[in-house]
Amino acid sequence: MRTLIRMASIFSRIQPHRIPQFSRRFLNVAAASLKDTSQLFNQCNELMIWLRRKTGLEISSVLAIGTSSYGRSLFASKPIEDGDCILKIPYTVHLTPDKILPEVESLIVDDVGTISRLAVVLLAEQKLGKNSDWFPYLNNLPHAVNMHNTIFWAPEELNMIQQSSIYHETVNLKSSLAREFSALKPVLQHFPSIFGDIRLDDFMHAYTLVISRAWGTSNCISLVPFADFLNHDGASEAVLLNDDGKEISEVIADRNYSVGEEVLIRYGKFSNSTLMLDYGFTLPHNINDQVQIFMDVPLYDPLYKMKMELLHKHLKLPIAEENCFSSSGCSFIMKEVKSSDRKGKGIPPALRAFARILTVSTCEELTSLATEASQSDGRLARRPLKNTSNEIQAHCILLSKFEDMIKCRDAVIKVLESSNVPYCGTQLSVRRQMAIDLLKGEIRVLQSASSWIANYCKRISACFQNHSINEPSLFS
Ligand SMILES: C[S@@+](CC[C@H](N)C(=O)[O-])C[C@H]1O[C@@H](n2cnc3c(N)ncnc32)[C@H](O)[C@@H]1O
Repeated sequence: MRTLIRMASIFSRIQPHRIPQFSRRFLNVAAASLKDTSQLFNQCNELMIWLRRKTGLEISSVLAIGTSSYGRSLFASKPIEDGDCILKIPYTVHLTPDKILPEVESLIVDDVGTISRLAVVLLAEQKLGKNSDWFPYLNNLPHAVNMHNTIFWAPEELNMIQQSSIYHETVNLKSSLAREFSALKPVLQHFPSIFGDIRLDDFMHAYTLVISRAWGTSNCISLVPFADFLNHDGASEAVLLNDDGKEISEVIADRNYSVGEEVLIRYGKFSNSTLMLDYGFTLPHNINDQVQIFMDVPLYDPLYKMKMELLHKHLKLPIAEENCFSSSGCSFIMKEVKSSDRKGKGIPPALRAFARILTVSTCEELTSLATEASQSDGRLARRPLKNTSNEIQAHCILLSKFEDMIKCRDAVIKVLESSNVPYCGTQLSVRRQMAIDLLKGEIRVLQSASSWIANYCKRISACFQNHSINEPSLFS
């Protein structure tokens, strides 16, 4: 049986769409110098010979390695048709955390995660250089200077994304990697002949190679040589599949490709912030974009204590909504709202509930909402407030919050777009464009939610004026 396996990050299917300008990503050897070109050709050739020797199979008869603006890439070397199996990689060439040497493994503490364990395997193989059995593969992996994951961004580069939750996620990831490295360092130092002198930077590079190119199932993670030269198209239907019976990973084409065209698959339904953090790139118009909204009850609210207690007890934020409640407030993940969606899908119901609680001004109202919650499914303020002007006011709080967030992001984009950054393609210009893509995506999500809320307020106030406030279909 075939199972879908996903890139190490989070996980996901959407309508196929063809990316225009694919000529930009056609096999691009002309742009590289002759020396680079022949070096690349030799490295790729060695990799293909190595794969054939190690597996005894032809991995793919229709794909060739080349480069595009996305780095190493796979291109159609023969015409491919929708439904063709384009590559088959046996499990025997997967690089997995269980390849860690037993003497090293026995010293690693339990709370070091699988990504870091696979990074340790990578570090040991890298130290072996040409003596590593994986050298032809390792030799093709990108250097840290060519990677743009936000953990590599300098503080002034990170300032470009300070508005977004990814800023804190980056800071948190950096500190958790520093912690994992301090737990690992004594172990690595115990085996100088295996690891040499590994520094935090080396570990961060190895970790990033794993997170940006390993595939994971619920209990395993693996680097899949050759397949990991496939770049990402968020709208592709092609994904990596595992056939546990035959012990191979394979990819089935989701459309026709002509010779020379770059073949893309989908890593997952990832927002730009996930792509930046884990993969080091963004998509200019990412249909999976999202924005984090932070809400709190103001300390001067006379009902602060009661509201916080009720929110803690009743808000019941489902894990799937990726919301989180802390002592100071609550954050919500919001996605783009389709203009045709009458229910405002994309705006978390718990966020609207939070805004309703903010507008309540008496203990009696709060108690009545708590009673209503406990008599239904236990969730607080999920239905529109009976008092229409309070319901409108609750949504105006959200509107003004979204407008502020849009303004702040707009201002940063203006500065970024007007600043002089030397040469397109430099590290700074790539990262600046990533920051712009991220902020524009967040603005798109915020604008979609704002127009839905403005429309909702119009509908309920028109309905109120017509004295038909209890019309159930008006409320989502
Ligand atoms: C699994 S690897 C794919 C092979 C990679 N291009 C290489 O040079 O080895 C994932 C990396 O490829 C690049 N990448 C993949 N899809 C991309 C896209 N749509 N736009 C820009 N970069 C992309 C990013 O650097 C990402 O971290």
